[in-house]
Amino acid sequence: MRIDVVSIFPDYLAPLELSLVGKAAQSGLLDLTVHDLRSWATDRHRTVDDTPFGGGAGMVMRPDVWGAALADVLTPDATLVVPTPSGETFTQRVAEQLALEPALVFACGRYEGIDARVAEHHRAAGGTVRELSIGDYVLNGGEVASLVMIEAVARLLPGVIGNPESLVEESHGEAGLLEYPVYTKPPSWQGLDVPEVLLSGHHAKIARWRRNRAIERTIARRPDMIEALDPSMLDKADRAL
Ligand SMILES: Nc1cc(-c2ccc3ccn(Cc4ccccc4)c3c2)n[nH]1
Repeated sequence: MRIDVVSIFPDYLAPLELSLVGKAAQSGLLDLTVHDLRSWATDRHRTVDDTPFGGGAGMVMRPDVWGAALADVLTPDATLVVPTPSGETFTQRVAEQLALEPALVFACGRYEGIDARVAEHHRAAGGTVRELSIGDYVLNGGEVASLVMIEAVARLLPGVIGNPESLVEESHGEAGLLEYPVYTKPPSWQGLDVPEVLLSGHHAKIARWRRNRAIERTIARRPDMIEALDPSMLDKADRAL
């Protein structure tokens, strides 16, 4: 997969050189390039913004500069991803969709956002645009949102995660449940013991215990994720464990 990121703060994307995404880029699983939007600015001051039509506070990013950048960076097979507070919510399902694409171009806005005609122009040319929000809170720009989405997508690419099995049980995975609590050595720490069932080696009991903890957590913390589930689904016998 090819990922391009365009930003006026390219250094904000430096963390992509680290860890999992960095390794994927080095191993050739990911072809990652970060571009400075100001490279396409035409005036002496390399201006990328201007005052909003219709008035209002703040500045808007110019369509001509973005248009020139995307004309160079976008390819016909690329999906344009525009982080925005007014976007469709980015979820694990959306990450799975994006992970199937051959190429992604992230347009990181700043100020009050990017002139709406930039996305409109790409759609009119037959391109795919995903305007995505990473949550109902306001950031100052699209860079952090792009880091979040690139990590969530890159880890789904074949060969990026060492053990693909760890992609199966995690929160927001197919089970539609939050993850169960995890423990490691020592078996007793600060007077707190690891649940006995996890030391039993009884795989069926452990699987049942984990599923019930996942259901409990999901009901308690994310009732919005629960459709058919309710407390009665908890295995009564498990409550005694
Ligand atoms: N989930 C999420 C995404 C963003 C986001 C993404 C890109 C941009 C570009 C400029 N801003 C600042 C801004 C604040 C409020 C209204 C409009 C623009 C951005 C915020 N915030 N929260």
